[in-house]
Amino acid sequence: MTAPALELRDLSKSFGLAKIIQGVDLKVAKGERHAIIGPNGAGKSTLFNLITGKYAPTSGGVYLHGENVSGLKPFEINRRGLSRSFQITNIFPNMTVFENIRCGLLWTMGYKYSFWHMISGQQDVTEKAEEILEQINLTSRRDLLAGTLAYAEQRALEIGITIAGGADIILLDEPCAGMSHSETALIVDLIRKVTEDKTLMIVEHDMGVIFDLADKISVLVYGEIIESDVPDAVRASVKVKEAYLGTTLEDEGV
Ligand SMILES: Nc1ncnc2c1ncn2[C@@H]1O[C@H](COP(=O)(O)OP(=O)(O)OP(=O)(O)O)[C@@H](O)[C@H]1O
Repeated sequence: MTAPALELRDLSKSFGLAKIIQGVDLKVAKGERHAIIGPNGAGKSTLFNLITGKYAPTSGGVYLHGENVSGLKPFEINRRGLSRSFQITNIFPNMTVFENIRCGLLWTMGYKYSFWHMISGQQDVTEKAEEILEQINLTSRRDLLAGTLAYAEQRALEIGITIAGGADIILLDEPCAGMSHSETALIVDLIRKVTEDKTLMIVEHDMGVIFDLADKISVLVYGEIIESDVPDAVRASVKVKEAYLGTTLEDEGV
């Protein structure tokens, strides 16, 4: 049987006496789009930081394609095929849109191949960068400084940088935060397109986005997953309704 793309086994994280993540077990199959939802302070960002290696677990493990990556540094986990975006836009504002993507590509290729191979492969890098620009609908913005883009375009660029290295597991942290309805719709289409054939884990407060995009949803409350299922089952779950303290998912517009 194929190992899950991403697996968390009895994962826990404490800060001092505060147990923030408490024994999380989760399997995300290859090609699945998996969302993590939960009230503010539930531990979603902490969970992301454990998966990406920013934090070491207090106990338990993180597995990529069956390989234990717990305790590895973020760049080592990145090279094993996991890439993340951040809640706060994380681009190089004084470089052009094209250069931002190219940097994302070179970062990965520069470590995978020798320097000379990298130089001779420049044409490949340029072509790949153009392809990504097309995917994220920023071809017309190619030579603008990234810092001059509209907010939603900057978020799209960040998604481009996140996928540029060719990672097959993508983590997106609130990619639609601060966006209008129409901008959100565009970004959701974009996410769907760029994560085809990849495994996606997404944290997002916009329930419309989650229920539209996710194959499966896990609900995190006080550091524990109280439900992990397909969207319809999560929508109907009494436990989930209770966790949202009376604000049912219908109230959230789902
Ligand atoms: N480095 C840290 N040291 C101590 N406590 C922390 C640390 N990071 C997070 N916490 C605490 O862990 C809890 C969970 O925080 P986290 O940011 O993971 O929640 P979240 O679900 O992402 O919240 P939000 O939806 O508001 O972004 C909070 O009570 C927070 O104060």
